[in-house]
Amino acid sequence: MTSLTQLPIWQALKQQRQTIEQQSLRDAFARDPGRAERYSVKAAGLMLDYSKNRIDDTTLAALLELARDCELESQRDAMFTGAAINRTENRAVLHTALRASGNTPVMVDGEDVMPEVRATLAKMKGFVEQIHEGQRTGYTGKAFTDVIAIGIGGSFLGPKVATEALRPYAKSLRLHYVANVDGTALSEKLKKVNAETTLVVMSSKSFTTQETLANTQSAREWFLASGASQADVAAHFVAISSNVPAAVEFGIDADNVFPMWDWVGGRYSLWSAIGLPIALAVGFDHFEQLLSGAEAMDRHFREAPLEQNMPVLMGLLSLWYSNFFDSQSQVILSYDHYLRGLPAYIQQLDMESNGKGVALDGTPVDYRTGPVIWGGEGTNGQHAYHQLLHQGTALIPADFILPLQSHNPLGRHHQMLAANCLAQTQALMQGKTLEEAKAELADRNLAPQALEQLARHKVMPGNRPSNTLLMDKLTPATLGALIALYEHRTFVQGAIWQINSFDQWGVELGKVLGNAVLDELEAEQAPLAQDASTNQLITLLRQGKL
Ligand SMILES: O=P(O)(O)OC[C@H]1O[C@H](O)[C@H](O)[C@@H](O)[C@@H]1O
Repeated sequence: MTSLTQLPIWQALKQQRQTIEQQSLRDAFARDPGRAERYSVKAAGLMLDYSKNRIDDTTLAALLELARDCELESQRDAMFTGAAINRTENRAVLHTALRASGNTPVMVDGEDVMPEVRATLAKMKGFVEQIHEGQRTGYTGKAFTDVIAIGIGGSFLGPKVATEALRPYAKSLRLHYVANVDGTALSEKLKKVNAETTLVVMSSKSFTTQETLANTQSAREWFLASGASQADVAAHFVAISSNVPAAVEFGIDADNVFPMWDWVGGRYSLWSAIGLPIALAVGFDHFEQLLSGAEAMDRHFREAPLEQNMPVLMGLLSLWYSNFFDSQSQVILSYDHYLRGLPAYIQQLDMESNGKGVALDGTPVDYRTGPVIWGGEGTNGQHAYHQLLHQGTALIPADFILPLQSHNPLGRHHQMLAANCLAQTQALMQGKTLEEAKAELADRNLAPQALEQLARHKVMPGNRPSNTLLMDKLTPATLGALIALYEHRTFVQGAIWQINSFDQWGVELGKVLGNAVLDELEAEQAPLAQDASTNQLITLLRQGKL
């Protein structure tokens, strides 16, 4: 394929940016009463209002043409049908198979993966029900009260964020997630639980991750130190891994190992057995609803025409700002306390997927790829970083996420939350002109020069784009749809940028160097072989004081 930036449509989009630059969103709304309705789409229980974006019909048509020129549709179909689109690892990318109901086979290397998917779901269901019904107990016969879920990266954030988000559906088990190798993380959780009634779920696709192995090892030592015997480990420790032999060798009972597969990427894995802690937290029925919400979004992504395809539109809009407005970051703002972890989840999903600098053929790209994703919880952020969104020099497109109904309808709280959310999108869009700022100061009796000067500080440029994503209520199904939406948005961008969104080689060097440094830190007298700065820091750590 021609380099992306050489495509005629890419050049046309550059022109388009010049045209859009001359237009204000305020005027666009004033001119066109149908804008909000025309630039809105519904799918899988979600509604996206993308009318507060710097686009017009010509821009949209051009972006969609770019998607077609980049063969987005056939790339999408290749993913769903099990082609090895993760080319650097020669793997299929089939998180969508994990939530596929129905009987359509999904073939990988000539074999239908669906029977294994269904068998694993059935095993999870049986396990979760036995725990909830007290048929499976701790080694002294007491029912489990707590779960320590150990994992990191993709084997951590998805389950943690979903468990937090689905808190209204929680059963009685208390979930405690541990990721960091910092001993404080595990120690603080262990202080809260009793070994007799604690289940440890260890999640590691590779079963080689340093942090997860160390935390599980220490959890096992704590368990044994509490008076349990080696034989009791089987009742309290389960693992999820694509490396079943390594889990067994580590000492997990073979019956307690739940499989996953190399065609599930870590950051796309909450739908697999990696989601076991979610099912333990909220029940298997709710876990199934999470899967079906995601499946509904999959169907939409696969079947809806590109012009009405929510992940496609969101992916294109995000790309529009990255590539044609030189925007370097995007913000995700959850106006729902239960969804406060979502920005971190999307950060991992998107930045590990699209933080790539070479195209599939190995040549360096000459365009911006994945933006910095960050965000937080509304309204909290309004009293902090929103200042920069409104008046800073950077263009930061924002996604506002808001359920129409609260799980906790407390007085006027939800109306206030929602009003703030809507008002932020409005303020970003319309801004405040110098004239308006001056008018506000009119009764202050300021000298003209002082008035002008102060007013300039109050001017807000406006034209700052945002999406608003609504759902009736945050349920397992809408959460599933929302996460799948962002997965596919990430896919759309990676497909257009011609990068591999499914590997993560960039994380490897740090691991290798980390092992070398660890060896030197622990070998107290050995000569140091690192660079001078690192040697100095190692020396200080060996001393343990400055
Ligand atoms: O599940 P694991 O094999 O333990 O991997 C855990 C995580 O660590 C890695 O370094 C990757 O960057 C992540 O993509 C992965 O999810």
